[in-house]
Amino acid sequence: MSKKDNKSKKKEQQDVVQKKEENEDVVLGDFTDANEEQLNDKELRQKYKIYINKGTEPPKPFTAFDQLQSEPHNFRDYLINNIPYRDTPPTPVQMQAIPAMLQKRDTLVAAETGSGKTAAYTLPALALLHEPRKEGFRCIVIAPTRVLAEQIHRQFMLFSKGKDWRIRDIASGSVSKDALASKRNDVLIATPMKLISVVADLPLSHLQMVIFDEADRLFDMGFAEQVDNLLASIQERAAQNFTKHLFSATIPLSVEQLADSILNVRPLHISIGVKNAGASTIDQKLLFAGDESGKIIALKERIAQGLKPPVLIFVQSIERAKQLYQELLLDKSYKVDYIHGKRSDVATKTSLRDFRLGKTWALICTDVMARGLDFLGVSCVINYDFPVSMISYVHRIGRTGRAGKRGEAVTFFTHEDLPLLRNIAEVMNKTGCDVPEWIFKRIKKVSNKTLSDTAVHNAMKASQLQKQQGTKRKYKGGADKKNKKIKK
Ligand SMILES: Nc1ncnc2c1ncn2[C@@H]1O[C@H](COP(=O)(O)OP(=O)(O)OP(=O)(O)O)[C@@H](O)[C@H]1O
Repeated sequence: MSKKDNKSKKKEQQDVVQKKEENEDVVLGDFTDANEEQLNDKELRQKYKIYINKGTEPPKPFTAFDQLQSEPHNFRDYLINNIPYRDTPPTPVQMQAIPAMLQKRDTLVAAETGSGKTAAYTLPALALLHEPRKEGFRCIVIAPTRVLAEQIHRQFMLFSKGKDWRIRDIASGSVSKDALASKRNDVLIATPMKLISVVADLPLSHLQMVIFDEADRLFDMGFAEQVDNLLASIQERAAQNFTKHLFSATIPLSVEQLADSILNVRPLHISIGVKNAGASTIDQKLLFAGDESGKIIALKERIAQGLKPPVLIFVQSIERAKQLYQELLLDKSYKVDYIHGKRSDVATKTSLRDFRLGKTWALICTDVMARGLDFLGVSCVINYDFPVSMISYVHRIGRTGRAGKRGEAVTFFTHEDLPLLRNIAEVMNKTGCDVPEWIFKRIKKVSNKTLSDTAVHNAMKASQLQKQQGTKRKYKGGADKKNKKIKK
C-alpha cells in the first residue's frame, strides 16, 4: 500500500471516529481495515460480524489474547501462556463470548464450524474457577458423543497445563465412583447418559456453570427429555445458582426458544456472521451421481483425479459404512478405515489416531463424527450419502475449512435426493458458493410436486417444540426456583 493510500485510509478512520463523537446514531461504516484501537464496542462488532440477538449491555469484545491479562479480565499468566495461538488474534466468537462468560451471565452462542468455540468457553471457565480447589465439581460440560467429550477434555488439559486441576472425562467410563465423589475435583465432562447415571453421587455444592457443547443436538428430540431431567437433578444438588452456556454452529429457532426458558441470568444471545450456514472457508460443490451405482464410480473417479488426503467420507448408516469400506478395500492402494457410534472404544481410538497421523488417508464415517471433531488439515469432506437435514450438512462439511484454513466439500446426489436438495442449495447460496442453474431448475420442478424439505423440516420442528412444551418441564431455571422459594 502506498504512503498516499495509507494516509487516506487513516483520514477515513479519523472521520468515522469524529462522526461517531458528533452523533451517537451514525450509521456505522465499513471497518474491515480499521485500526482496532480506535474502534468502540459497536464498531468492533460490526467489523467482526458479531451480533447480539438478545440481552443488554454486552461487554466490549477483546482483540488480542494479551488483553485478557489486564483489568477487568485478569487472566493468570499460565493460562495465557498455555494458549498455543496466543500471538494470533482471537476469533470473533472468542472476542465476544469470552468476556460475556466472564461477566457470569447465561449465554447462547452460535458461530460457524471450526471457529474456535471450544476455547471460547474453556478459557473463561478456567479463568472463573481461578485455581484448583477441594470444593467438588464447579464446572460441568455436556457433549453429545464420547469422542467429542474426549476432545474437550484434551482442550481443558492443554489450557490447564502446569496447574494441578482435576478435569474428569466420564464419557468413556474410566473414572471410579470414589474418585467422582471426592471434593478434589474441578471440571466434569460427560455425555447426557453418563451424567444421568452418576449425577446423584456428584459433589456439586459449589457448581458455578454448566456448558452445553453442540447445544442444539443436546436439546433436540433425541436428548431433550434427558437434558431436562439432568438440569433438574443438577439444580437439586447445587447449593447456589449456576450459569448456563449453550454453544453450537447451528441454533435453529426451536432451540433458541427453548434456550429462552432456560437462560435467565442476564442472558446474552450472540451469533457470528450468517446464522446456520457453512463456514466461509469451505468451497462447497454438488455432484450429480445419477443413481446409487453412480456414486462409487464418481468416488473412484475423484480418487483417480488425485484427491488430496486426509479425506472424510460421510455415509448414512453403520451398514453403509461397512459396505463402502469393503468396496474400497478391494483396491489395495486405498488406505481407508471406517468409524461409527457402535465401534468399541479401542477401535475408535485407533482409527482416530491413525487418521490424525496420516496412516489412513480416508475415513468413512456416520453422522456420529459430524459434530465438533477437530482434525486439522482435512482437505475434503465427501457426502457420499446425502445428509438428512441442513443441520447435518453444515456440521459434516464443517470438518474441513477449520481455523481459517480452506477446505472442499463435495456432496453426491442422485434422483432420489432431489426433494432434499433445496436446503443444501440454500446453505450454499448463503455462503456465496455457486449452485448451477440447472440444479435450481430441477429442484423447482421436484418441489412443485412434493412438499418442500424446508416445509417438512419446519413442520417437524414445530411438532417437536409442541411436544417439548406439552410435556411438563422438570427444569424451570434459576429464576423460577427463586420465585418458588419466595412463594413458600
Ligand atoms: N484464535 C485462534 N487462532 C488460531 N487457531 C485457533 C484459534 N482458536 C481456535 N483455534 C483452532 O481452531 C480449531 C477449531 O476450533 P474448535 O474445534 O474449537 O472449533 P468449533 O468452533 O468448536 O467447531 P465445531 O462447530 O465444528 O465444533 C482448533 O484446532 C483450534 O485449536
